[in-house]
Amino acid sequence: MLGVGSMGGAILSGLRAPGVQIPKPISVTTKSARSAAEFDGAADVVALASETDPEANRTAVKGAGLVILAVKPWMILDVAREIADALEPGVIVVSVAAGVTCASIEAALPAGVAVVRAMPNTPSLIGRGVTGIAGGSAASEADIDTVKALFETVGSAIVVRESQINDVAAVSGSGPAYLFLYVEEMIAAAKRLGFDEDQARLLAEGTVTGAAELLARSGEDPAQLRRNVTSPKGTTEQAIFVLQDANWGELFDRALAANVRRSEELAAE
Ligand SMILES: NC(=O)C1=CN([C@@H]2O[C@H](COP(=O)(O)OP(=O)(O)OC[C@H]3O[C@@H](n4cnc5c(N)ncnc54)[C@H](OP(=O)(O)O)[C@@H]3O)[C@@H](O)[C@H]2O)C=CC1
Ligand SMILES: O=C(O)[C@@H]1CCC=N1
Repeated sequence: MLGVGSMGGAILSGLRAPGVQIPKPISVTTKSARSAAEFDGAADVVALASETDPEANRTAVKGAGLVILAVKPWMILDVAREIADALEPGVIVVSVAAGVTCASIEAALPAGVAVVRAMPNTPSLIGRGVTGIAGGSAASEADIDTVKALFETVGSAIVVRESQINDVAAVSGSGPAYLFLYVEEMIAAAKRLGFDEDQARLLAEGTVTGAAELLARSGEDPAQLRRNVTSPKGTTEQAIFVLQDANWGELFDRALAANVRRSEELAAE
């Protein structure tokens, strides 16, 4: 895996979990020696830093049947060009970068290399990721199945058309940030009601994690779970009226559209 920051690191942690069957050690690269040093002493990871070892990325892909590119979108093509002639025959190159298309990655690699885009999210860290997967022109069904199976080791995965990957990014790739923002705002509002920081965090975080777990475990429709809390003529109903007044549907449409627009800009940068 080339790049093990927030996203690559989350995937890597999921892949290192006990019981996950993939070939070890996993070769990873970072930019800085400091980031690579975080893996010092790990038996299942070999980490190289590109700033101290200019061959790091090329060394990491030697012998690899699958390479995950998890650097920032604006670096993906440079890294792809850098590793192009060090890739093994039959390798699958997976990019998790927002925006950057399979076609542009294919153009940076030798002809015929299978490129697959994956749009994961950070709960992959705890085996609860959600990933959308789309193959490029040289990726076979078997290649896509291989990538899907890999991401299923760290959560759930669906195969989509590449034209839908930016939408996946807008919904689930970035989705954890929307929920964390909600928790931040709920904590701030609880503090304005007079709770101290610890109390506000316990109330807001406990509610969100408990409600998320209830949603996951009950298998109930979220609207039904909401109705279960919302007694007719009760207190929740009053808060829901205020929230619905803010037109969340339109707000989400605008937020997701802005997200997709940024993916399209990244593709062009
Ligand atoms: N964060 C998220 O929730 C999601 C991110 N993505 C995508 O994942 C990709 C990575 O994003 P994110 O993890 O947030 O970014 P980070 O900045 O957290 O991580 C980037 C990683 O790339 C490393 N790096 C930088 N330059 C090089 C290089 N030349 N060679 C090898 N490694 C290098 C960095 O090393 P160092 O630590 O030394 O700087 C770091 O490990 C992006 O393309 C993004 O679009 C997709 C879905 C969700
Ligand atoms: O913010 C970003 O660009 C990345 C892509 C999806 C989530 N994080």
